[in-house]
Amino acid sequence: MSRRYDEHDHEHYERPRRRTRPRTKDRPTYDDAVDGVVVTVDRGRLTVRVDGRLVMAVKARPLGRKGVVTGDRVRVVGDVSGDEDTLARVVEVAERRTVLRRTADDDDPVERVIVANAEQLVVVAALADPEPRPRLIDRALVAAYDAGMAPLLCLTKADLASPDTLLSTYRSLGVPWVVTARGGDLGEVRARLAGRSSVLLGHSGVGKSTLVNALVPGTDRQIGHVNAVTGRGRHTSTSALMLPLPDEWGDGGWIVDTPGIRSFGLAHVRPEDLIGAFPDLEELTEECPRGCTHGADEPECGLDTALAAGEADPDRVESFRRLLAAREGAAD
Ligand SMILES: Nc1nc2c(ncn2[C@@H]2O[C@H](COP(=O)(O)OP(=O)(O)OP(=O)(O)O)[C@@H](O)[C@H]2O)c(=O)[nH]1
Ligand SMILES: [Zn+2]
Repeated sequence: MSRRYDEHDHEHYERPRRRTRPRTKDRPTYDDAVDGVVVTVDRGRLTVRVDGRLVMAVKARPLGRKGVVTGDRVRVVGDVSGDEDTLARVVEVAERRTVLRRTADDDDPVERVIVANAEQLVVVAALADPEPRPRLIDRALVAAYDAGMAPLLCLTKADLASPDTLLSTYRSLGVPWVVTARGGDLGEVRARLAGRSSVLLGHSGVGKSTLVNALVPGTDRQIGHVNAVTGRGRHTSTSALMLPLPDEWGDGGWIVDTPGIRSFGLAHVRPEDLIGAFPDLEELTEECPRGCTHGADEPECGLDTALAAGEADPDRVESFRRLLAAREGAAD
C-alpha cells in the first residue's frame, strides 16, 4: 500500500468526529461512515448507491492512488443525501472478492480492473445478425475463468437462428447457457441472474441493451440519470454501470453493463490461471515439465500423455487448448 500519506495526514484530512477505539495505522475509524456500492466511475467521480439513493462522491485523500471501480463495496462519509451538488467522500474500500481485468490493448493503453466483486460473467452473443464470433466468446470465457467468475452464455435473437451449432462448441467446457428472443420469456435468464452480481459483455448490436431494458424496466431513466453525470451519452466513458435487479425479483442482485468495451486484452492471463478453472485437466498436468503451458505444441505435456492413455476427453482437452490459444493475438 502507498505510504504517501502518513498518519499525520490521515488525521489532517479525515479526522473522525468521535473516536471510540484506537486507530490502527492504516485504517482510521469513521464512526459516521455508511455502506455503499460503487455503480459507476467517471474521471474520478464515483456514483455510489447508498440505501437506494445515488450519491456522488470522490475518493478521500488517505486512499491515495488506490483505484476504486464499479462494484467496489465502500464506506462513505459526508453528505450522502444524494441531493444535487452534494459530494460525499469514499474513505474505505472493502477487499475485492473477484476482479475482472483487461490488459492494455490498442483501444486502451492501461491495464485496468473493469468490475469488482461480480460473481458471473454473461457473454451475450447473437445467434445471427451479427453472426456469432466464437473467438470473442472464447476470449470472454478466458476472462471469466481467470477472474474466478462463473460464465454464462446468453444467446440472443433466437427468432433468427438455432443455437445448436454454436452450443456444440461449448458443450465439453460445460458452460451453462440460455437462449433469448426479443419479447420472449425471460424466466430462465432471470433465474440465472437473481441474487448475484453479473457482468454483461457483448459486442455491439447483439441485443444487450434490448435485454437489459427488458430485464430492468426503468433502466432508461436510470441510465439517463447517470448519463448526465458521466457523459456516457457522449461515448467518453467506458466505465461499467451497475444496475440493481428489480425489487420484485426478491433476491437482490445486480447486472453490470459494460458499454464501449469492444475488446479484451488478455495478456495478463497465465496458463496456470486458466487450467486452475479445469480441475479435472489440472490433475493430469502434475507431471508436466516446469513451465509447460499445456498447449498443443508442448512436447511432454501431461494432457497428451492422458489422451494417449485414453484417460482424458479429447473434446475437453481440445476446448481447453482452444481457450489457451485465444488468449494470444489481437482481441478482435
Ligand atoms: N430479430 C431480433 N432482433 C433483435 C433482438 N434483440 C434485439 N434486436 C435488434 O438488434 C439490434 C441491436 O440491439 P441493441 O439492443 O441495441 O444491441 P446492443 O447489443 O445493445 O448494441 P449497442 O447498442 O450497439 O451496444 C436492434 O435493431 C434491435 O432491435 C431479437 O431478439 N431478435
Ligand atoms: Zn502441460
